[in-house]
Amino acid sequence: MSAAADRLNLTSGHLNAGRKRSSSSVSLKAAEKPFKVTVIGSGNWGTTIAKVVAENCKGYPEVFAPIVQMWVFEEEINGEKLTEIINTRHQNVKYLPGITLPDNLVANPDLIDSVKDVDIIVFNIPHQFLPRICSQLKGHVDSHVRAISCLKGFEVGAKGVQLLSSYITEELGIQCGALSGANIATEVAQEHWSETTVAYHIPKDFRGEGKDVDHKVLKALFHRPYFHVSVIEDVAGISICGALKKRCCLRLWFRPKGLGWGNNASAAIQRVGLGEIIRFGQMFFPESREETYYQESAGVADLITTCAGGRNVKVARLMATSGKDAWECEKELLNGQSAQGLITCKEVHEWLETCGSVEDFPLFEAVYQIVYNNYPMKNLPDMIEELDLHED
Ligand SMILES: NC(=O)c1ccc[n+]([C@@H]2O[C@H](COP(=O)([O-])OP(=O)(O)OC[C@H]3O[C@@H](n4cnc5c(N)ncnc54)[C@H](O)[C@@H]3O)[C@@H](O)[C@H]2O)c1
Ligand SMILES: O=P(O)(O)OC[C@H](O)CO
Repeated sequence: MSAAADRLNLTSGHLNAGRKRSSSSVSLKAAEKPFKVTVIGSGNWGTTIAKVVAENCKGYPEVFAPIVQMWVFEEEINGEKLTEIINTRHQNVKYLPGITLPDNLVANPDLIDSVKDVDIIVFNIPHQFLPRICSQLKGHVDSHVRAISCLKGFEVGAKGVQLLSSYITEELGIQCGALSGANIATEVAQEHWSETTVAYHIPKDFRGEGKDVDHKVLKALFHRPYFHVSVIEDVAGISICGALKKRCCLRLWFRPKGLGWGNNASAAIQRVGLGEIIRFGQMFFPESREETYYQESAGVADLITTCAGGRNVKVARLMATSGKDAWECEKELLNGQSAQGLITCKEVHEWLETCGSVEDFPLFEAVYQIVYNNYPMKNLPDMIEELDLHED
């Protein structure tokens, strides 16, 4: 292949150097052996990202193998296996109904088989299932494999609070970045324009352009005309935003409306929440960059969209109006999907307690007390105020 012919132009998007956007096309070297991609997870976001990835793998056969495997936690829907439905009717009728999936996306119920000979794994499951998935994958994933985590959450355990990408790296010995943004799955699935942020560090054992995953390959894998991707280095920054925005402040954010309060109250809670997210990053992940919170889709933009229309907000609204507990509301509204804010809220509280830092995060703490100890929602302003006074 000639030097000119073995490079592809990605004209629809722009790689970022820091935040400097380039309007010129990006030249991508054809892969020596097209990268084989597997998506682990087939929920609302898992299926959406699998659609995006499968479209691009079909579109760039010089870079990616055309067939994309999607590992599916098998279940029966009206007597039919979900994998069979996806592979024959090309729809995930339970988690992403009404969206036609590309025919090169193959649902596979066998986790180990789905990662056979794979080069890139895209993790996309509710974070509470990650430890079990990783323990099953151990010994079945070669160290040359690269990964991207689309999960939003933390792993909190004996080692403290850990980014999920770091957890994957530690458990499986593979380099892992993250994808996070203002991305309500159904909007992306319907191809309504959205932005996202991918963060990835090129590892020391990088094998070279055309042989290994770099920022251009990731841009080609995730960028669509309706899904614009910015690729940066700050894995910690985008992961912290994704984990904390909905978990700890978003759920409350809608509550003011449930209580009959207005936009001013909602804005106040978002403002305090963003401050606490940044403080959390500075305290526990000093490598994260403050500008990521303001400038990237994964930062304040995700906070805004999640507060406006995410699943955690829907659960919060029902809690506020019905008086039912969070888990009842999740079950009633989400048909098997997960409002992970409930879990992260507790995990973060326990971590802050261990560190003696609860009082530095009055809003996070107020959310925890409301969800887990039935503190009245209407006391929120005072709870924040009281804790602020404590600080003084
Ligand atoms: N849905 C969104 O709009 C959205 C957008 C951006 C990021 N995210 C993040 O993406 C990640 C995945 O979310 P999602 O929306 O795809 O999932 P989801 O909330 O739709 O969860 C359902 C998924 O969990 C699976 N599941 C159930 N029990 C399981 C088990 N025991 N083991 C393994 N899997 C099991 C189901 O099969 C299904 O695939 C989460 O971290 C979420 O925060 C979601
Ligand atoms: O529906 P939620 O609350 O899980 O949020 C969805 C996404 O994270 C929005 O970016």
